[in-house]
Amino acid sequence: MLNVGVIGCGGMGRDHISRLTNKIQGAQVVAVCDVFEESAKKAASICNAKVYTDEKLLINDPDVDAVFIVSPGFAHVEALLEAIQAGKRIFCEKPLCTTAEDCLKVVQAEVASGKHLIQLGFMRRYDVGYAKVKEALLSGEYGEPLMLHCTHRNPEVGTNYNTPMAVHDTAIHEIDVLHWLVDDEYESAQVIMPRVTKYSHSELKDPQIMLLRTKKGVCIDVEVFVNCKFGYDINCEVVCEDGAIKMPMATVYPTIRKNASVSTTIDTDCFVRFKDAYDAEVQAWVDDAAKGEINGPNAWDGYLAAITADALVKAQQTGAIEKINAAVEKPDFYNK
Ligand SMILES: NC(=O)C1=CN([C@@H]2O[C@H](COP(=O)(O)OP(=O)(O)OC[C@H]3O[C@@H](n4cnc5c(N)ncnc54)[C@H](O)[C@@H]3O)[C@@H](O)[C@H]2O)C=CC1
Ligand SMILES: O=C1[C@@H](O)[C@H](O)[C@@H](O)[C@H](O)[C@H]1O
Repeated sequence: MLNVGVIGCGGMGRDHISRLTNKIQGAQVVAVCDVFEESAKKAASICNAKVYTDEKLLINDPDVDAVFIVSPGFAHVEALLEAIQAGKRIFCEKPLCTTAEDCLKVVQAEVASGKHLIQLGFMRRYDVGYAKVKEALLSGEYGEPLMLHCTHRNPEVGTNYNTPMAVHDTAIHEIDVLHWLVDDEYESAQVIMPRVTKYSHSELKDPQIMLLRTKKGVCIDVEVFVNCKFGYDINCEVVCEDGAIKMPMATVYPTIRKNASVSTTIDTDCFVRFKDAYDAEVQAWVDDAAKGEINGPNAWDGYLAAITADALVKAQQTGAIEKINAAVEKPDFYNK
């Protein structure tokens, strides 16, 4: 049994605690931590675990075999470095860190430890819809991918959500999954700012159109619209030389005809849209731990996503096409 300590007991933290407690085989939550004791106590009631308000104490608790980091992105770097030093296995929610510089520190610390410790919560790689698109691309039947048209729409976000978060909190999912899908690397990034919705505020430009070009010349557009109001709407279409592949939804809803209209359901949040993907990524992490392996998205994937995110955040300010370059070569450690 893998004894897990969870850091961060907000919406996603509680979702993962319920999953680890009620669905996942081979793991149990033995400790939870939140800077707000009340939040930690509320989460502990789901799983009957020890309560901490200091993440360092949880990480170094000898009863904790593995650390699950679900604090906000800006807080990940400290927890990651502490957990690597303690030699604990780690599942870290996206983003690895909010800057490429911090991601590199984490990569270098993991390499120096000599052990693969980190799996990153890029759960879209485990989603049935993206998997079907990848399968179609790998079949070779449709030729090479040329263009991708994607949307990442959320019904609404909190008032503390700002313009850069559209990249490192939201589009970070597309940044990871799309280059994985077409098996390519990013070369440049640009952001176009349309008219701002009346539902936004002074610190958030919403919506945004993010443009990415890969090294092989694939052009990708991602509409990020986090106050779209109508639902949680994730779409992806890959246009290839001999056909176009549109991602199916994980849940198929019926089409209803009533009162002279036709309608179908759209999910309203990621917890429903990606629930099977979250279950699959966490079960894989637990199964790999039993074999002493890490096979999911790793810290290097987190670093690659972060250099792309940094270029997009710069492009939000400059409006120019920004180059994407890694500061270091991929360490051999991540080829194993
Ligand atoms: N994969 C996915 O689709 C999703 C991933 N996430 C990720 O999960 C993480 C958490 O997101 P939410 O739960 O939505 O945020 P949240 O703000 O609801 O919760 C974060 C919690 O962490 C606590 N916290 C902050 N710093 C801490 C520290 N140093 N030690 C212990 N607790 C600390 C806060 O008090 C809060 O209770 C983020 O990295 C976010 O990007 C969130 C939603 C979906
Ligand atoms: O990761 C997530 C949130 O943190 C983020 O805020 C949302 O925009 C994403 O849709 C969701 O998947």
